[in-house]
Formats: sequence, C-alpha cells, structure tokens
Amino acid sequence: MNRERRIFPDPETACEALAQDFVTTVARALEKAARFTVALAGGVTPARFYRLLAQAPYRERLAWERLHVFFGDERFVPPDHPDSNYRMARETLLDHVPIPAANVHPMPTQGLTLPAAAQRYETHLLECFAGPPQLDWVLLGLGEDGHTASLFPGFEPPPEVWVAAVASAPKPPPQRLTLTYRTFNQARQAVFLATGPGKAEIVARVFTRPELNLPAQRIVPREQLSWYLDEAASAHLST
Ligand SMILES: O=C1O[C@H](COP(=O)(O)O)[C@@H](O)[C@H](O)[C@H]1O
Repeated sequence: MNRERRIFPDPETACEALAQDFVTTVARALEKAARFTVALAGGVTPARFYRLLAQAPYRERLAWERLHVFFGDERFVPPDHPDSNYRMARETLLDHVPIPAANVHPMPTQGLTLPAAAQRYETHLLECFAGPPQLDWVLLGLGEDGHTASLFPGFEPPPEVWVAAVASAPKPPPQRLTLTYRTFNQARQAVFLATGPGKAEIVARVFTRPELNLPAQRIVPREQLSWYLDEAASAHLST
C-alpha cells in the first residue's frame, strides 16, 4: 500500500490538485473497468472540491455515466435538511453534472429506524458490488477529534458490518450512518482532504501519535492512501 502526503499553499490549490488527480485516476481506471465507484465525504471541507468537479474543465473530462456515487457517511436527517451530506453533494456537484440518477446512491434517512437504514444500505452495497463492497476511491474528511466519516473516537462498529448505525455521535446531529473500517479498508484508494487552521492540531496528532489509534489513523485501503493538506492544516507538522 502506497502512502502520500501532499501540502499545498491554500485550500484552492489543494482542491485543484485533487480534482486533476481524480480526473486522471478515473480515466485510467475506466480503461480497464466498466465503471468507477466512489464514496463521498460530507461536512464543510469537500464543498470546494465538489464545486470544481461540476465546472470546466473537470466536468467535461469525467465519464459521468460510468461513475457511481456512494456516501461514506450521512447524518440521519431528511435529504433536504441543512445537515444532510447528500444535500450538500447534490447542491455543489450532483445537480450540475450529467450523472444518471440510478448512479447516485444516497444513504436512506426516511421511513426507517436508524438500524434498519444501516441494514438497508448495507444490503444495497452488497447488491451493487455483487458481494463485499470494493469501492475504487473514497474521499474522507477529518474532524477535530480525529473522526472520519461518522467513525468517532470510542465508537467501535461490529467487525462483520459494512454499514453502521451511530446512535449518539458527539457532534450533532447525533444519529448517523457510516461505512465502517471494514468497508473503507476494502477500498482501492482513500483520500483525506483537510484544510484550514482548525485542522492543524489534529493533523499533527494523526501523523505523529500513532498510539492514539484515532479513527482517521485506522483507514488503510488496499492500494493507496493520500492526504491533501494545505499549509494552514499542516502548520504543526515538521514535514
Ligand atoms: O460530520 C462530519 O464531519 C467530517 C468532517 O467535516 P468537516 O466539516 O470538518 O469537513 C466529515 O468528513 C463527515 O463526512 C461529516 O459527516
């Protein structure tokens, strides 16, 4: 498994590089495969990257009809709720690109209990992949407590589960759905995007304190683990 850490002057250049690399990765993979599967992150940080993908030149360079978009985690709120990760991805990206509706796979958040929703998405993933989900590319964020997706410190999803229900997350909203370590670690490539001074302390802990075993430190995909940081987020790293 390859690891890389790249530091850019600011969030704009980090997201530009990520968008360029994403386009290249997708194009190369589609030379050998019929489709490319991704899981998107939520929160605030990736919105800039999503907006870039929805614009020239990236929008025209992606084979949207061959992309399948899943979600790494979701807040258990209606899809039009301000906290919804799906809403954010739709408004910044999915509503602006020619991706077929059938290729977008939001986590269910309505008409089901939280555990039933986790089970439903897990079943959906297993069907889409005709077996254990092996996502091609997953985007991940980093919370200031070391959480990623909705895997928070102290929360241990059952090891056999691909999608977990989180009933009491320390960050609101408390009810969430998340892919598990098992799922992320079956992905081919995982990419963390962390920018801004608010991430500097936790970025330093992730890279210098392996004994903490933070959720973000437990992501070990099969082929490639990449970190895209800006100078503010990497300010406490000695490089
Ligand atoms: O709650 C969440 O937080 C993390 C980090 O979000 P950010 O706003 O600090 O970028 C995010 O990766 C996750 O998808 C989200 O549900």
